[in-house]
Amino acid sequence: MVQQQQNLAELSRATKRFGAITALDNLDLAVGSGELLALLGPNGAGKTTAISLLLGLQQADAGTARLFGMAPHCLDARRQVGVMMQEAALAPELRTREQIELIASYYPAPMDVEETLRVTGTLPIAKRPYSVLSGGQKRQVQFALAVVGRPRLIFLDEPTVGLDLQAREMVWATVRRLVDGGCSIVLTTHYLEEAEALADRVAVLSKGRLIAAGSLSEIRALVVRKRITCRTCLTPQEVSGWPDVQTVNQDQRGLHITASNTENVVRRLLDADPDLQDLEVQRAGLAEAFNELTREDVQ
Ligand SMILES: Nc1ncnc2c1ncn2[C@@H]1O[C@H](COP(=O)(O)OP(=O)(O)OP(=O)(O)O)[C@@H](O)[C@H]1O
Repeated sequence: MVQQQQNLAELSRATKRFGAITALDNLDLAVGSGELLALLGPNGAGKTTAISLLLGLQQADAGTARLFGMAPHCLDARRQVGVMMQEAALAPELRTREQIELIASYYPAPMDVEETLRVTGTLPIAKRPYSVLSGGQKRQVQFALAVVGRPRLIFLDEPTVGLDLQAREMVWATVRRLVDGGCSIVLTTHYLEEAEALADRVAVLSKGRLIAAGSLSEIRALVVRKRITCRTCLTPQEVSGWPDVQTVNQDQRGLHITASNTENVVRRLLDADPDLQDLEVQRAGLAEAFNELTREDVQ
C-alpha cells in the first residue's frame, strides 16, 4: 500500500499584515518529510514571518498554518519542533550546559547533552553563563538548543550569521547529519552558498509572495543566462554587438560573455576565430538566479 506523504508544516494562502505592510501575501508553503528547505529572499521578504506563523508565534490574518497537521500552538505539535530564531531570550545566568539540559528535558528522546556540546562546538563554553558569551557564542548555544531535542522538524532563521568559519562549518556538518538521520529543516539564509551547500529545495520569497520554488537546479534553470569564457583574438567590442550576447568583459583569462543562447554564440565564436582556446560554458549559479528573480525588489 502506498502511504500518502504528509507535509510536516504547511501554510495555505496565508496573509499577514502589520498596519500598511503586507508581510505575507497569500503564501502557500509546504515542508515535506526529510527535506531541507531553504527560504531565500531579500530583507523584509517575509521569511521570518512565515516561520512565526508556522510556529504559532503569530496568527495569519487570512489563510491557515498547520504544524504536523495541527494548529501550530498545540503542544503536541510544538514538542516535535526545534527552533532557532534571530532573537532569543534565554536566562542570562544559566550556563551553556544547564541551558542544554533544561531544553533537553522538554523532549521525549533528546540527544545526549555531552554529544550536543561536542557536535555544536559549545563544549569550550559549557560552564559559562549565557550573559558573558560573545554574540557568535550565543548563536552557537541557540543552535544547540534547537537540535538537542532530536525534533522531527527544525526551524533555523539565519543560523550562521555572526559565526566564524569553523563554527559555521560545524553548523553545516550537524545540519547535514540531522537531515541524513531523517530530520526536516527549514533554513532561512542570506548566504547563497549555504543554501547551495545544504538545501534539497529552495523557496524564494519576495514582498511576501512565493516567486519561485524547486530544487537547486530547477531554480538555477529559471535563469536562462549562461556564461562563456574563452581565449580569442576577438575584441569585446566585436562580440558585444552579436545577437543573444548580453555582457562582455575581458581580463587575463580571456573574454567573459553572458548570453541568453550560448549555443548560437559559441558557434559564432568558433566560426569567427578558428584558433579560439580554453572554451568554457557555465550555467548561472544560485546567486545569479536569485539576483535575477528578485531584481525588481532590490532596485
Ligand atoms: N512585528 C512587526 N511589526 C511591524 N512590521 C513587521 C513586524 N514583523 C515584520 N514586520 C514587517 O514585515 C515585513 C517582513 O518581515 P520579515 O521579518 O518576515 O522579513 P524577512 O524576510 O525575515 O527579512 P530579513 O531577511 O531582513 O530577516 C517587513 O517589512 C517587516 O518590517
